[in-house]
Amino acid sequence: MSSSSAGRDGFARTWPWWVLVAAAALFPFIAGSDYIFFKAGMVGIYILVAIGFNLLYGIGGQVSLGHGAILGVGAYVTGVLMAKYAWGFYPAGVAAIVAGALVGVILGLPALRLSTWYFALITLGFSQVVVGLVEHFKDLTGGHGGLVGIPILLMPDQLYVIVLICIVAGLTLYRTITHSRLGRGLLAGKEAGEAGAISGVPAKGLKLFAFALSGAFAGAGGALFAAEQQVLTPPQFGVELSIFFIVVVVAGGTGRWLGPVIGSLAFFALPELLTSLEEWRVVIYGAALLAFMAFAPDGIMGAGDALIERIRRRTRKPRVIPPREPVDVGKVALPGRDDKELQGAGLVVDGVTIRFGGIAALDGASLAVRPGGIHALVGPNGSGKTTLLNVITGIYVPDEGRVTLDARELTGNVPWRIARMGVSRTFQTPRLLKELSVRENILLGGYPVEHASTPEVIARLPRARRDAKLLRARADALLSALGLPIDPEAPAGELPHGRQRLVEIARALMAEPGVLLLDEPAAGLSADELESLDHVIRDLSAAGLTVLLVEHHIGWVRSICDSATVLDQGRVVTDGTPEEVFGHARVRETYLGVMG
Ligand SMILES: Nc1ncnc2c1ncn2[C@@H]1O[C@H](COP(=O)(O)OP(=O)(O)OP(=O)(O)O)[C@@H](O)[C@H]1O
Repeated sequence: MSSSSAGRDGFARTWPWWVLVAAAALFPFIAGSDYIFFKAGMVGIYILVAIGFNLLYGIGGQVSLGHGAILGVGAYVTGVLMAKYAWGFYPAGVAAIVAGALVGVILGLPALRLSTWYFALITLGFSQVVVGLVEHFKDLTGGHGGLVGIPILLMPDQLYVIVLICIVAGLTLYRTITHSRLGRGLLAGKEAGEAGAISGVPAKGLKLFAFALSGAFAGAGGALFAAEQQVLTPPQFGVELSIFFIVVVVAGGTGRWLGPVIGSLAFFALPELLTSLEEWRVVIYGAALLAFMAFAPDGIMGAGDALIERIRRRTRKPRVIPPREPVDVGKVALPGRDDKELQGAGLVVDGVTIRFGGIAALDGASLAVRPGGIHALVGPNGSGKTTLLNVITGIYVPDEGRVTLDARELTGNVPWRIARMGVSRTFQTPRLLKELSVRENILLGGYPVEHASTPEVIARLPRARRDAKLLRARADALLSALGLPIDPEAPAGELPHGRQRLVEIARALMAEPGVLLLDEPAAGLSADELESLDHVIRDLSAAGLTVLLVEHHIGWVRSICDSATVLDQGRVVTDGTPEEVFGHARVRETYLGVMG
């Protein structure tokens, strides 16, 4: 969703595109001929499938070369049911949608294990399999000769209206998803490395959901295709069609709400206008794909929006956000916490060893952080500090040793489960979804505490809307509590580095964690940002949050921590109170000069 943030995709900014799309949608009614309705219906069907594909590719980052084949599955399911079993169009359409979703999930299973491009190859193979199956079961499908006898139940203008309704429903669904935890979670998996997992996002389940949904879109497109064409042959659903969906999504603007509509209109209009180019279609697609990826990665909409933005910037005054009075962040972040919870066992790392290629990055490392304590983890570069955070959060599985939080074993769980067990963290380099707004980035951290189920979110039922409202208020309150002038609507990537760090902390606090792991939070902060950070950590600790702090800024960390551990080459050199640790002869001699 390079830009599905409310700001960029909102009506206020995209209205010129909507005018264009509305004019295109109305054109067949003005022209009034069956031929135009038929052609426009076909464009609409491709738009519908491309909207689903945009969800999978633009938001989820999955490259599928099998969507043309899923459309084929939907078309054949509808065609066979109508021609051979005398089903009506609507029940056959529902069957096609279900079949598309199922095939989508089956197609998606290898994506859970394979890298993007290996997976793309598998989907290519899938296209061939579908064609092979259609030819094999020729009694049912008509094989190479084609499936005929699909009854004409709807006239081109009626079908066109149905297609338009489906597109509006598809765009609404796309919008709902991208502005919910589902869209944020999908995008995090695509763009922010482990940030989604450590925010409690179950990436695999979400990927399958995206495959199912985009498969359902393709199935629906297939049903409409069968009703429009009435004759189905395998070559209609070859790889060329799948490539078409990639091209139109990239050309329109990957991850943009209207991207597939604009891209499909452009690519359908072009060969229609220049009929002599018809046989060059594949070449045109390939060249266009390369050209867009190289020179206009945000597609036609991205280029148009950039132009509009340049004009706007000349006239617009920047939004000024006044600095806020800092408030007690602990009260905002952990409103329900009381002293009883401070009686837990805190965070315990016990004898953790992990080797990479035979070299131990951690060698029997242990530490304990009391509940509500601020513990510093220091040591020279490469001593294993970040590796230890990765072990605690489940990104790495240790060869030996275990980690517990309040006596509950964390080791052996996957990162998103560990996040849900109360572990939150930030990264050495902030991992934010740069084109999403600051608010949406913070909301990502609220993923585990939303109560509404996926169907409730999709249907925007009251519980989902209530959740969204509460979390939005919490995100704004957390941002405000940081005391810095940060605009919640601003794209996170436009913030200075130091502020991105604080936004990441706000994200980490959304789910009311039990322990917060901070990886070099003071690096690159200005004096006022460091002051904010200092007050944030002290407030959180006072409210009962356990904090583990990896830091090179020894002067500051010494003043804020109440216990510390020094690591060197994966081993603990010493631990204890700050006075003991930073007064330790070896630490003073060997490290303070380096680190201080
Ligand atoms: N995935 C990995 N594969 C191979 N080696 C790794 C991996 N992760 C960490 N290491 C190695 O483990 C050692 C410890 O690295 P780590 O990043 O934990 O150090 P650090 O103390 O956090 O350093 P810095 O202060 O520079 O961030 C390094 O030698 C690093 O190269």
